[in-house]
Amino acid sequence: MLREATAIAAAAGGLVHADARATRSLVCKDAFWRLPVTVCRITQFLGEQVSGALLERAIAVAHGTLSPSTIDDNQVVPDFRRSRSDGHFAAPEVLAAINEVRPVVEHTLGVSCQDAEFSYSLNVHNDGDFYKAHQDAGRTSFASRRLLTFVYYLHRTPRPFTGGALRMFDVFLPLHTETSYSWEDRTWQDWEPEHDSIVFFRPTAWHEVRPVSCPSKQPADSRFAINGWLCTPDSTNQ
Ligand SMILES: O=C(O)CCC(=O)C(=O)O
Ligand SMILES: [Fe+2]
Repeated sequence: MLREATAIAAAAGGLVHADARATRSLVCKDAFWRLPVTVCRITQFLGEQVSGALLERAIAVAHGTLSPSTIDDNQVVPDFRRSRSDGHFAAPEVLAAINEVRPVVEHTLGVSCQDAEFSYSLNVHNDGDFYKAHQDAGRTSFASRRLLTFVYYLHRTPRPFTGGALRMFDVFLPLHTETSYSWEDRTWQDWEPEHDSIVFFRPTAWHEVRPVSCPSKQPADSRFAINGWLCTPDSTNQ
């Protein structure tokens, strides 16, 4: 369960159940707590010239060999994630700009990334590609080192694809612990993958990439994202 969710459950649940002991709870059994997840989004992040040059580099890479994107322990699971990636793409200008805004982003999201290290790749979505709902933090030892997620978007203008929104799911919790619920009951907010914009969020947040429709199917017309994390240093390397 999400860390935020647990905290909210403790606060909300505590209130409701304390009340319920004294009198009968007035809060309906089917009441749900829905809390939008904080996303820090910056548009026109690097400016026309720098983002344009970066896009040209990304397009050149997309014309070459990219690997199928993986999940967790480097598995390719095309029903869950369909896109292609380059783990060696260098984007020092993005990292330097992120470092400039880091203090305010960390403050806004309530995380501390002192001594954290960057880990990132270039991810390319073309026609029919998607990434189903997931958290970035979690199951593998590497994923559990992630403190902050960032995604920087690039595409040609006018945008040569439709879809591909970043869908951020609200924290979603029944106020009564015994209430059952299903994934379909969740609500969300969609964020456009606008050229030269960047988003930051906590790796515990549930999110997905909506399916992309790119009629030309040309590599240059893809949805490009430089996607990565600030991670706690790997203690096994020291
Ligand atoms: O491209 C995006 O908008 C998000 C990608 C993502 O969630 C990931 O690579 O973990
Ligand atoms: Fe993700």
